[in-house]
Amino acid sequence: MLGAWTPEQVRDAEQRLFARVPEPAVMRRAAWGVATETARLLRESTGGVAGRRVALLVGAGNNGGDALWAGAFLRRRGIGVTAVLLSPDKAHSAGLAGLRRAGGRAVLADGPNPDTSGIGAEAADALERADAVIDGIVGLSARGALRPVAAELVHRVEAPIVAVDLPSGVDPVTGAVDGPAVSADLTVTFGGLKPCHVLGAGAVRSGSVEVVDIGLDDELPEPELRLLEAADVGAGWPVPGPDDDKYSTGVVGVAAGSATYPGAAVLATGAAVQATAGMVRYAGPAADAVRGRWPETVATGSVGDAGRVQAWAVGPGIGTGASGREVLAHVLESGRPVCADADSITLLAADEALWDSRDPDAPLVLTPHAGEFARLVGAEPGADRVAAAREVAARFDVHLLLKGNTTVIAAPDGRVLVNDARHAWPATAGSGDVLTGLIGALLAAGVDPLLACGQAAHVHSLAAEVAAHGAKADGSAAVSGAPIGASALLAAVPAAIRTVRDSAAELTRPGDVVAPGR
Ligand SMILES: NC(=O)C1=CN([C@@H]2O[C@H](COP(=O)(O)OP(=O)(O)OC[C@H]3O[C@@H](n4cnc5c(N)ncnc54)[C@H](OP(=O)(O)O)[C@@H]3O)[C@@H](O)[C@H]2O)[C@@H](O)CC1
Ligand SMILES: Nc1ncnc2c1ncn2[C@@H]1O[C@H](COP(=O)(O)OP(=O)(O)O)[C@@H](O)[C@H]1O
Ligand SMILES: [K+]
Repeated sequence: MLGAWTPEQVRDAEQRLFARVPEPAVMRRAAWGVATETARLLRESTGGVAGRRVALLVGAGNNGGDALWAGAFLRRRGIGVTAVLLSPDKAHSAGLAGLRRAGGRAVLADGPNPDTSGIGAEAADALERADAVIDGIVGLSARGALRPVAAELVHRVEAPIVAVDLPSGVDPVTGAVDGPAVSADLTVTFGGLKPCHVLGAGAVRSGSVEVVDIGLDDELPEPELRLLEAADVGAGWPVPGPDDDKYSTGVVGVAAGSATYPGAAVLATGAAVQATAGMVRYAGPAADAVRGRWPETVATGSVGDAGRVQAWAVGPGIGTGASGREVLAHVLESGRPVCADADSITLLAADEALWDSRDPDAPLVLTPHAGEFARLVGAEPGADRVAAAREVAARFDVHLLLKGNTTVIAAPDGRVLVNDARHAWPATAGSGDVLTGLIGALLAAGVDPLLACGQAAHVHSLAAEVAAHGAKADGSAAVSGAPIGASALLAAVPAAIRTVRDSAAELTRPGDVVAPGR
């Protein structure tokens, strides 16, 4: 499991670290990491290191200091280094002296012979000739988008960009971008991930992220956010063991679909069938359609006739009228863990009395997209999606899974898991129904609700990726994806589960297969 720490947590940890290791030594360690990664990128993109040119974009603080020291180290490897100073009066003095001692040069962003945009000729030339650019404009102290001169410089860059700590212009805490910002090919960060590396636009703008060890590990507290890696998801995925039967691995009830929307029932039920080994009971007006597509399902016309289940997945396509309300109330009263999606959320938003049906001891997972979230609480999640999800999870005592390119999952006790898809293939109608079925099945198998949501979100986005990439017409592996529908996503769920279980197996013993029941 990976963690991500807020700037505040990192600063506090740094202060503790500085009691043991002098600050300049820590900075040089960070800068060494930036230089090493930049040299690697140069070798990959140009075939060599010595004789190449690197431009540094240097802002007013320690982020610029890191860039300047990285420039000094690169200079010693025979690279031509020019620092473009945005705030010459505030540029990190030791870093600047270090760069100059190493034979690097510094020019002003708005120096002599400016062009019509106010950029000095030397700065413009340095950017034009650079084989790579290091972004040291701003780091943990960033507020808002890039300012105009910085934005103009970044706009001109054509070479690959290495961001120091985080891409400048991105909000470090929320990952939001509200104006010009750097889009990095590579981000080199220190001690641990920051929220902006895994949330929304920030995750996209970070490119690939390398974490450099600067000795901070022992000083960091519990992370603000956690991310499940493939191996975590695979290790926790329920599979049957020798003593299991169809009941012991969990029976999930699916209350979804209607005469108008039978597809929602087929998709949610199919996801449940493929997620775990136990039994799936379907209850609702689309029983014939469900039986036709998933004959292993035990299907009935109403939740009252469904029989015993260990968890419910409810909502997609049930409608927001009286019958949908009745279904939801029945499920909430059952005392079983519930994953409530789609129309369930609309019903809960409109009718306070429905909450009274809920058994307070049974976990309730809500899986809104931004629109359903707004229906529930009266406002869209806004830029700080983590804070929004956390607040609502605590307020309603639910596990809240906020959908989107980055999925944010908040437990009522404040823990947050993030799933950063790094692609958008699941953005297709009906894919949410698949997610509901996956979560319901994991809840029925007894998986902790926060983990169930995290595991389901991971497998869901991986399945979409597997389906989108498929194979080319000649059968060879495809690098580019093609749009998919939710049925294709659903069909790829077993492949995604196998993939994450293999990741777990590789960690336990190379070449081994994770044994059933573990
Ligand atoms: N402590 C350490 O030893 C270590 C720290 N480390 C490094 O230090 C970095 C944090 O450094 P930091 O705190 O000095 O501030 P930093 O992020 O460089 O910002 C500087 C100034 O920029 C300005 N500014 C704000 N927003 C802006 C915007 N949108 N566009 C343009 N400018 C903007 C604002 O100044 P203003 O102009 O508003 O006065 C702000 O004060 C951290 O990310 C890591 O790289 C590593 O070396 C590990 C060891
Ligand atoms: N741009 C995107 N990138 C990645 N995943 C996305 C994106 N948009 C939506 N998703 C995911 O696709 C699913 C869509 O669910 P939902 O909005 O309920 O759709 P539907 O109701 O049509 O099934 C969610 O799991 C969501 O996180
Ligand atoms: K930066």
